[in-house]
Amino acid sequence: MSSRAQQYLENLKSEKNAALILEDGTVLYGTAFGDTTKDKISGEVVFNTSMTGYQEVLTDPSYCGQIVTMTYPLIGNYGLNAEDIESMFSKVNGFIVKENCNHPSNWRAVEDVNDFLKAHNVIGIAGIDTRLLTRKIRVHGTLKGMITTNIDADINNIVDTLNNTEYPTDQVSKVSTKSIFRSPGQGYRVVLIDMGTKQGIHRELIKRNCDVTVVPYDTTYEQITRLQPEGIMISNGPGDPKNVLQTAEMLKPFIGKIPMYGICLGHQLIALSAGADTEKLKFGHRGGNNPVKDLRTNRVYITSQNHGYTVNKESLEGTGLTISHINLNDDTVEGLVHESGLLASVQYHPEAAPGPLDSNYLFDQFIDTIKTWKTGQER
Ligand SMILES: NC(=O)CC[C@H](N)C(=O)O
Repeated sequence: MSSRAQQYLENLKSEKNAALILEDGTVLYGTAFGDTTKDKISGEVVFNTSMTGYQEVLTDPSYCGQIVTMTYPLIGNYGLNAEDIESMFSKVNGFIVKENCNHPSNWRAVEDVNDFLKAHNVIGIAGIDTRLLTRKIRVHGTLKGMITTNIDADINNIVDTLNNTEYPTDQVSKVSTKSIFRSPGQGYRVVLIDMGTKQGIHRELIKRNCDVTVVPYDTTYEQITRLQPEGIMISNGPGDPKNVLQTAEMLKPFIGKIPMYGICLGHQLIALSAGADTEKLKFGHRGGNNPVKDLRTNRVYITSQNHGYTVNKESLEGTGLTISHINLNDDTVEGLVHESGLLASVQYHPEAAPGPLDSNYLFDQFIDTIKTWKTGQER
C-alpha cells in the first residue's frame, strides 16, 4: 500500500469517534456530528431511500423516536432552507449517513445539516456503510440501535440492553399540538386532528381556502362536534397506530356521517375505528418512489411514503371499507374508501412532492366530497 493510502486510512481511523451498535450485535464505527454532547441515544433504526428530501425527513414528526439512515450516499449538499420544513422541530433520535456535506451549495440554503442537528439536539453519525446497514435491516427487519460517542463502552452490555428494551408508546403525545388553533378561511370548515402533522397537509387545506382548526390527538367527540366541522382530516404521525386507540375510538361515531380523510397514521386509525386491524411491516416503506395503483382507474402514481405499519387486508371484511389503492412492490393496502362515500384514506403522503406532484388531486377529492355532502344536507 502506498504511504498516501496508508495515511488516508490512518486519518479515517483516527476520525472514528462514535459507534452505531445494533441489537443483533453489529458494531459500525463512524464520526459523530450535529449535537455531539449526547453520549448515547437509542431507537428503532429505519432506512429512507429518497435521494433528496433529507430536510423533510428530519422535520417529519412521524419519525419521532427513530434513528433514520439515508441510503443515498451524500447528504446535505443543498443544505437546509427556510421553506421546506414539515414541522418546527426535528423529532428523530439520530441520523445516520455515509457522507455528510459540510459545504452546501444552493441559493435557498440557510444552514448545513451539522448546524441544524446541533440546534435541534440530534446526534448524527457519518462514515457508516449505509448499504451494509440497509441490507441488514432488509433481511432482519428494523433493528433497535444505539449511537454512542463512548466507543470504548461495553458492547455486550449495550446489545443486552437493546434486546430488552421495548419501543416507546407515547410518541404521538410528544408531537401533537397541545392546544387548539385556527387558520381562518372563506371555504369549508375542516378539523385537522394533529397526530404529528406535517405542515404540508395544513398547507394543502389552506390552499383550498379551508377554514382549518387544528386539534390535539386526544380531543373528544363532543369538542370536535362543537366546532361544527364540515370535514375531518386525520394526519400522519409516529409509532404503532394501536398506541392511540383512544383516537380511533373517538372517530367511530363520525364514520359515514361526515366527510373524513385519513393520511398515513390517519388512514390506519380510520381502519381501526371501522373494525379492521393493522400490523407491522418487516422494514416499512420510507422513500420517494413507491409505486401505488389506484384500482378504480388503473393509474399508477409515484408516491412519497414513510410508514412501518399497514392495514391487514383480510381484516377489512365486513367493515364497510374497500381497498382503493395498492402498493405495486408488495401488494399492501395503500388506500381505502368507505361504502358511505364520505370516507377515504391513503397510506402514503399526497401532500408531499418527492419530485412528482401526482397525488395532490386527493385533496381536491376530499373537498368535492364535502361539497356533495353539503349539497345533500341542504336539500
Ligand atoms: N407517516 C405516518 O403517519 C406513519 C404512520 C405510522 N407511524 C407507521 O409507521 O406506520
